[in-house]
Amino acid sequence: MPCQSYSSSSGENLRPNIYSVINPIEEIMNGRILIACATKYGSTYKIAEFMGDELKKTGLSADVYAAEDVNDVSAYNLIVIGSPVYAGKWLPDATNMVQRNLAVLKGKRVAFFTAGISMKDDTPENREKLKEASGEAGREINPVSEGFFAGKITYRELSFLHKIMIKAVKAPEGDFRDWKKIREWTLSLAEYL
Ligand SMILES: Cc1cc2nc3c(=O)[nH]c(=O)nc-3n(C[C@H](O)[C@H](O)[C@H](O)COP(=O)(O)O)c2cc1C
Repeated sequence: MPCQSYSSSSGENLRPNIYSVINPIEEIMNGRILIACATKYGSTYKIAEFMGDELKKTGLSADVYAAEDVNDVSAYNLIVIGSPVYAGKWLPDATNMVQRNLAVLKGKRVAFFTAGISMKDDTPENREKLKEASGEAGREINPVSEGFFAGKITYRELSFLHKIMIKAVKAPEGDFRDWKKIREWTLSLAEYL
């Protein structure tokens, strides 16, 4: 977990200054947001980083971590968990993060987001399929909000096996991430703080 320290450029410790007093008050008033994200090729993690930046622009406190590194969510008021979908399922890094933190997550507000190439066509059917992708995690948590976003596929980046799988289902190549849609959903999360 990140730790803010207050020291001068010369390295000496400073007494708590006005920033160190205001910052915790802001966090209590605004709430702290954690974005925990799984990824295989990085495109969903980029979505998580974008969300963190957008929230910070509005003055909120947002930390972005790889889902596999998240072991303690107790300090956060809202936890956003994201994963791309692979063969209809969230990545294990995301579902394992939920299981590992389940007891605490159940007492928190939690939002999910899922990225998949199928969301290139934003239809109720495609949303429903991605909604199923979180599996047991989704059934255990009952998220306050769920975002479904189109993802990105670059054939030359894929592993040999993934290339075969993707070509077999004729999935389109390209970057279909819709940053406007992602921003809108991200900013809507403020109402859950
Ligand atoms: C092997 C493989 C299987 C995939 N399966 C699905 C799927 O079932 N549904 C879907 O909508 N997208 C699927 N995708 C697309 C990914 O979800 C999409 O490319 C995502 O943006 C990848 O995220 P990442 O870069 O964070 O790993 C699949 C991609 C690969 C390579």
